[in-house]
Amino acid sequence: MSVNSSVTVTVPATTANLGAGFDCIGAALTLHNNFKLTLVDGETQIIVTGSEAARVDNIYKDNLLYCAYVKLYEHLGQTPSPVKMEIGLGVPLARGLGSSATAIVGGLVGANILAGEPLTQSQVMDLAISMEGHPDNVVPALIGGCRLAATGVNGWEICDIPWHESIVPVVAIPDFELSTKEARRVLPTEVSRADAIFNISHLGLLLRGLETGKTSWLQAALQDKLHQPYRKSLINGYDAVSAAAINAGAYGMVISGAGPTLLALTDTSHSLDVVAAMATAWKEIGVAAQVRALNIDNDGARVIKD
Ligand SMILES: Nc1ncnc2c1ncn2[C@@H]1O[C@H](COP(=O)(O)OP(=O)(O)O)[C@@H](O)[C@H]1O
Ligand SMILES: N[C@@H](CCOP(=O)(O)O)C(=O)O
Repeated sequence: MSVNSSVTVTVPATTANLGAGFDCIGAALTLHNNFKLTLVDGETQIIVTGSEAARVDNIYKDNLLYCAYVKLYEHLGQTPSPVKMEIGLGVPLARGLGSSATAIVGGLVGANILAGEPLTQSQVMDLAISMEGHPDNVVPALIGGCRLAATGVNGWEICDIPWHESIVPVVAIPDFELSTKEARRVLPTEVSRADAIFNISHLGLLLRGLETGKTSWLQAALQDKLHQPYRKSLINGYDAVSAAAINAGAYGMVISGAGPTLLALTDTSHSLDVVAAMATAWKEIGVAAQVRALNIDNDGARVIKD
């Protein structure tokens, strides 16, 4: 495409793991980043807007959106053109809501469109998974909904996980950051057979709980032994916020992605109480947090017409 060609892609935040589904399940949420890519004649430049704009790399070679843009052209064996990248931030950074996945997916999808759509969505997905290193954020960010990813016979198998309409995801986003890299460093490299069995059974329960909305299944399902026991000490107030959410009527609470955002699942009749209780619990120990009831984004990354 020629100079001045442009594309705007909006990409949803994601909540990965959902407790027992470490590194394999995630859901897209109604919170978005917008990325406008315009081919230019001169220098590549990055312009970021939004309340956390100062925290995004504006040296373009370090910026994840630009790295994803370059990755797609390298995959095609082509040299990327200089590009103006305008980033409108709606997803808080390094909070466990998949901000890095939005940049990877935004850069790949935008570049694929500017290159004339040589890659299928499934090829873009493979590139995104290889850049992120795990599939649970980039897959729902790209195609929307709640998705489980597993290695198949020929590449990834992606499974859509039905999400009962009565289940509301509530995210409590604290004002401190936790990088995914740091939160992965605290995890053990080996786990016991008992912990593996615990997670297999609870993930099964979670999938059926999400599909049916059955209270007792969801209450039991939101437990995990593979990552949360090691990460909760990195999140000041984890136990207090969890107790408050459950007392207010949530089925349970988990760490969103690698944290520090905490995710409660509740039903429509309790969602306002759960939002208020999680906000109060964090406030009482001096942590400022934004708490919001969201919906599942079923569309994933999409191109916005100018
Ligand atoms: N919109 C964006 N544009 C460019 N880079 C981004 C953007 N959002 C996030 N990133 C990069 O991803 C990092 C956060 O990634 P990570 O630690 O995995 O947390 P998260 O849970 O938000 O994905 C940021 O520090 C930044 O380097
Ligand atoms: N499965 C990953 C998910 C990381 O999600 P993020 O939103 O924190 O980047 C993990 O738990 O490490």
